[in-house]
Amino acid sequence: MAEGQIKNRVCIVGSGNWGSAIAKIVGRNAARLPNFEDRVTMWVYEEMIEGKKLTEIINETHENVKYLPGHKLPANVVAVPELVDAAKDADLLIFVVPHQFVRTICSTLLGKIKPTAAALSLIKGFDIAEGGGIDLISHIITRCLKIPCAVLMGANIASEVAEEKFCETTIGCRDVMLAPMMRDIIQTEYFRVVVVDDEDAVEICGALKNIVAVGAGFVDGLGFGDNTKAAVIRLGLMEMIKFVDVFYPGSKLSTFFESCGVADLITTCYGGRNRRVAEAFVKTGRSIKELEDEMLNGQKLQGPITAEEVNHMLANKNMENKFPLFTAVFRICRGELKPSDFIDCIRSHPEHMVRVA
Ligand SMILES: NC(=O)C1=CN([C@@H]2O[C@H](COP(=O)(O)OP(=O)(O)OC[C@H]3O[C@@H](n4cnc5c(N)ncnc54)[C@H](O)[C@@H]3O)[C@@H](O)[C@H]2O)C=CC1
Ligand SMILES: O=C(CO)COP(=O)(O)O
Repeated sequence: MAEGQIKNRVCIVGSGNWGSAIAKIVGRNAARLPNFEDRVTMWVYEEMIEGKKLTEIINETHENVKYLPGHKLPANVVAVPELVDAAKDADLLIFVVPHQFVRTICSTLLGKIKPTAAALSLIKGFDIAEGGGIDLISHIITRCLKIPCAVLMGANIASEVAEEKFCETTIGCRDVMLAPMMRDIIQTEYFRVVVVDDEDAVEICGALKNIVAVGAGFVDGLGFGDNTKAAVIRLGLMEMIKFVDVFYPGSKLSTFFESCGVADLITTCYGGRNRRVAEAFVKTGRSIKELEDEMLNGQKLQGPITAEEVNHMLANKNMENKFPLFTAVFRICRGELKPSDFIDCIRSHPEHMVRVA
């Protein structure tokens, strides 16, 4: 990061629904804070909208008409179609793309960014690692680009954040020098930040809650009520805690009570895209991919692929039966189980036990 009087330059890598909502906040904060350069670059995966480039539309109208229509971005946020042009001078790279695109983006940026840069990942998801495991997205960024990467996860449905409705978020950042700068570029009156040092658990919460949200959509589609959904949320939370306990020992239980944990589970299981598409999947019997394309106008679902990534690891370690909810979501998305089997899964969940000594 730039030190002393030098102003930090920020690049937002991504411009989808959440990328655009966070650009509104980051743009305003960069313009107001003395230690940041006003101009914020935003990498836009170029596409044509009614015969015109999306980058040109954003730079002329200051609105991402496809992914966040109806909200003005600050004029100091500049849309850039070339990834390397957008990122090469940045001191802070804010990664906010659907997680399936991260590896390609990192290989494009390899050797083309400032070696002193730092990253903040807002990406919820995992990737498949060699040897049958999974990789955290922040670890991929750090390994590939050789820069530190903090994470931001929370109960943050993008449209509500863009409307400036109050919410909280969690930054996981172990580096005490970087933490205040990460908080300052993100925090506003309506978007309150808590920074914790439990980086991995924060990120894992953000990824796993999308699997639980798919399960919440299944029970909505099956016509069950709020009590059933609360059971899905609770059992999902227990599997999330167990997952961190088993695969990332040393993480803190308190992290699950931050915005990235219980709060994000609740908001996503009621208001998120994963829930909505999973409900339609049950009601229509059509494929998730078809519904994603039809219902989300280019936005991308993270839950079904995250369920696949997690299952890849669980199956390899012969641990599918220890995480029955995650496993059932994966199998239902693949058509190996019926949506109604999800109820049997939660009915016979191993959490239902006698707890008295
Ligand atoms: N939307 C939301 O409410 C929230 C999303 N997130 C997370 O933020 C991350 C990004 O999500 P969104 O900004 O909502 O994205 P999105 O779901 O709106 O995805 C669309 C974006 O992907 C881009 N894209 C399409 N094909 C591409 C390709 N081949 N290579 C690179 N980019 C491509 C599109 O240009 C567009 O910018 C995800 O991990 C998501 O889970 C986190 C909190 C809230
Ligand atoms: O992560 C989110 C809210 O915090 C958004 O969830 P969806 O991707 O399900 O909309």
